[in-house]
Amino acid sequence: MSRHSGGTGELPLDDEIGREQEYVSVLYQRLDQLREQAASRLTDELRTTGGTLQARSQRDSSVRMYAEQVEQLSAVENGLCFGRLDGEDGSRRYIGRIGIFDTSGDYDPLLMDWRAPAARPFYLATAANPQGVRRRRHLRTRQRKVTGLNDEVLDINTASPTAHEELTGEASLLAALNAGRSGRMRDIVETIQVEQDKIIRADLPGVLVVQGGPGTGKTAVALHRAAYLLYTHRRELSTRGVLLLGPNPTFLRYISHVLPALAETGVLLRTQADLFPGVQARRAEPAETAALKGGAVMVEVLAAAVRDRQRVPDEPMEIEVEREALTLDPETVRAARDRARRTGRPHNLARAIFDVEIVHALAEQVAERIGADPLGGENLLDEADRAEIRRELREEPEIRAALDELWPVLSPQRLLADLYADPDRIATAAPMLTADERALLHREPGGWTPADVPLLDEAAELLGEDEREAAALRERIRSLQREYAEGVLEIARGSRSIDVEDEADGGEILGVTDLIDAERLLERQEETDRLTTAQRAAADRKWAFGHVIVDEAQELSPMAWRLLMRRCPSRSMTIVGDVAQTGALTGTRSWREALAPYVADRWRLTELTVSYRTPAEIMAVAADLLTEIDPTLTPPRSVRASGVPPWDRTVAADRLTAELVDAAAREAAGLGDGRLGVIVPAGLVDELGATLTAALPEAAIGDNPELESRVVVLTVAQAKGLEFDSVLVIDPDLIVAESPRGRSDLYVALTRATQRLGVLRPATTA
Ligand SMILES: Nc1ncnc2c1ncn2[C@@H]1O[C@H](COP(=O)(O)OP(=O)(O)OP(=O)(O)O)[C@@H](O)[C@H]1O
Repeated sequence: MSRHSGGTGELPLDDEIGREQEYVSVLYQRLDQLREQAASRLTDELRTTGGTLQARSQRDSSVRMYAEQVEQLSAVENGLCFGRLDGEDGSRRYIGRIGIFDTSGDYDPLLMDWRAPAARPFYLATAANPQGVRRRRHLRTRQRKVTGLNDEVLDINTASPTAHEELTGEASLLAALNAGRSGRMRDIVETIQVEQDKIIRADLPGVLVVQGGPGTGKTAVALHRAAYLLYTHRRELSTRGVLLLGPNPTFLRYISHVLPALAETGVLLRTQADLFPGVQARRAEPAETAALKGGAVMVEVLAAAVRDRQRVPDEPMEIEVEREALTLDPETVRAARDRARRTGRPHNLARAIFDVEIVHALAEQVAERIGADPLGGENLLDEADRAEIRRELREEPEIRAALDELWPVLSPQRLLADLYADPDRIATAAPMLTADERALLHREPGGWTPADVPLLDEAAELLGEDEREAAALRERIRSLQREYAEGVLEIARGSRSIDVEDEADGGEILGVTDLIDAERLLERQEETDRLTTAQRAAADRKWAFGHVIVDEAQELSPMAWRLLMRRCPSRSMTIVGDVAQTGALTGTRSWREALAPYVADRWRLTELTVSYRTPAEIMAVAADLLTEIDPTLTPPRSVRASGVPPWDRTVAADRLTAELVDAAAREAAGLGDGRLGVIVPAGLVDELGATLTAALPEAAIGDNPELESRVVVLTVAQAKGLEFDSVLVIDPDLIVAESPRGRSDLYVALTRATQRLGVLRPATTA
C-alpha cells in the first residue's frame, strides 16, 4: 500500500486539491439549496392555518419533518465530504456525512452517505482485500475549503513494508489521534477501523456486548452504531426510538455533539438518574448505600414493603356512618386482602377488589340491621336494595378513609419515601438484611439518588399506574410540546428563510414569528402528538425503545439492569463497557452474570483490542496495574507511541499542593490548543480544586465542570469515559483506598491521556 500526503502521482498536489475543491464547492452549493428549500417549506407550513383535523395533522407532520431537515442539513456543515473511492473499473464515489443526489440530472449520487452499503469499502478495503477499490482518498477540509488529501493505493505489490496493514487511512487516523482535544468528543466517521466497522454495522436484533479496554473507541462505536441503525432501520426505529444510557451528565455533555454532527437528532441520551420521568435524582449518598440499593435483594424488599401497606388491623375497627357504628373485624379485612392479592394485580389496581369485598361486608351489616324482619322471618331486603346500600356506603367519607388506611393508593415516591423514613417499616420489609444494612436504608425525605431510580421503577411496576401517574404524564407531554413548539420557531427564525429576503425586497409578507407564537403553535398541535419520538419516550416511563445502547455498562447494578430490560422488551441492545474499569460496588465483573437473568446465553460478545487514545508509554504503566486487578485480562494494544515517558514523583506530603500547582501550570503552558485533566481523590477534590483555581483561574471544577476549559479538576467518577491531552493523577494511593473498587478506579485515571501523564504522590510518613 502506498500513501501520499501530497501529490497523487498523477497531478501536482495543488492542482489535485484545486480539482477536489471544485467538486466540494458544488456539494456545498447543493447543501445550501437543500437547506433553503427545507427552511422555506417549514415557513410555508407554519403559516398555514385552519382546515380539517386531517389537514392540520398532516401540516404538523410536515412542520416536524422540515424542522428536522433544516437542523440536520445545518449540522453536517463541517466535514460534509471527507473521502473518495476510485474503483478498479474507473468509477468514483465521494463519501460524506449524508447522501446528496443530483436532482438536475438522473439522480446520480453526488455524495454517498457513509452508512450506505456501497460506502463500506471506504472502511474495509485493504491492499490484501481491495474490494474493487483502486484508491482510497481522505480529504481534509476546513470549513468549506479543501486543505489537503491523503491517498492510499490498494495494491498488494506496492504495499509499504512499514505500514500497519490492519489500519485503514493510517495517516488521517494518526492526525485525528494526535490532534489537541477540545473538551467535546468528535465523531470518527472519517477513520473508522475495520474491527469498529463490524460492530457499528452489526445486525439490529439481539444483545451485542462490546468489551474493550480504555480508549478502544467503545463510546465512539456506540454512537456511530446508533447513527447507523437509525439510517438502516429508519422505519422501525423512528417510531420506537433509541436510548443511549451514559454514566453521568458530564459524560453526556462530552458526547452530545457527536450524533448531531452525524445528522442524527433522534437518540435520547440519558443517565440512570433521569430514567424515571418526573424525578431528577441528584441527591448524594454513600457508596455502600447505593450498592445495597442496587442489589437484586431489593426486589424482595420492595415487594414486602408493598405488602406491608395492605394492612389487617389487630383489633376490630369501628366506623361511624351516619351515627350508626359499623364494625370491621380483622378476619373480614384479611379475607378481602387475600382475595385482592390473589388477583395478582398490582397494588393500586387490586384496591378495587379490596374495596368491593369490604363494602360488601359492611353493606351486609347494614342490611342485617335495617332489613331484619321483626317477625323473625327472612331479611326483607332484596338484592337491588343491597346494591343501593353498597353504592351509598362507597360514597361515605368515613368508609373511604378506612379503605385508604387499610389499602392506600400509593405512588412509587410515596412508597419509597415512607419506607426510608421509618425504621419499623424497613424492619418489616427487609428481615433478610442485617441491622447495619437496614440502617443504611433509613433516611429523611427530600430528593432522590441515582440508585433510587431503579427502585422507583420497580415500585411503579408493583403498584401499577393510578390516575395521578396518567395525569402527570399528560402534563409532562404538554410542557414538552410547548418546548418543542418554541424549538420549531427557533429553527424557522435561525435558518436563512425567505422572510428576510422578502422584507429586504420591500415585500409585505410577515415573518413566521410575527404570525404565530409558541403557545398558539402548541394549541394548534394539541390534537395530534407532534413531539419527536425521543421526547415522547423521555416523558413516558413505560416507553419500549426500539434499541437501547448502554455505555460504561459495567457500572450498572442488577436493579438498573432490570429497569433497562423493561424499557427494551425486544432485547435489541448494544452493551458497551470494560469489566476492568468497574467502579461501582454492584457493577459487573462478568457480562455473563449480568445478562443471564434476561437473555440466558443468547448474546454475542465482540471485542475491541486496539487503544486509539492511550500511547504505548502510558499503556505500559496501566498494563502493570491491570495485571494486579485481574491477571486474565489483556490490555489493549496502543496504536501509537507519543515519545513522552510518563512521570511519577513522590513529594513531601506538605508540598503536595504546591507541587500540584507547579505541575499543572507547567503542563497548561505546554498544552497548545489541548486540555489538561487533573484527577484527584474524591476526598481532596474541594481542597485541591480551590487551590488550583486560585492559582490557575482557567481551571474548572464542580459537579458538572465545564470540559471546554483548558484545565479541569475532577474525580475518577467524573472522569469516566473522558480524555485529555495531558493528565495529572494526584495521590493514587488515596484514590485506591477511598473507593470500593480502587484499583479499577486508578486504572481509569491512568488511561485518560492522549499524550502525557504525570503522577504526584505524597510521601508516607511511616
Ligand atoms: N477509528 C478512530 N478514528 C479516530 N479516532 C478514534 C477512532 N477510534 C477511537 N478514536 C478516538 O479514541 C479516543 C477514545 O475513544 P472512546 O472514548 O470511544 O474509547 P472508549 O473505549 O470508550 O474508552 P473508555 O473505556 O476509556 O471510556 C477518542 O478520542 C476517539 O475519538
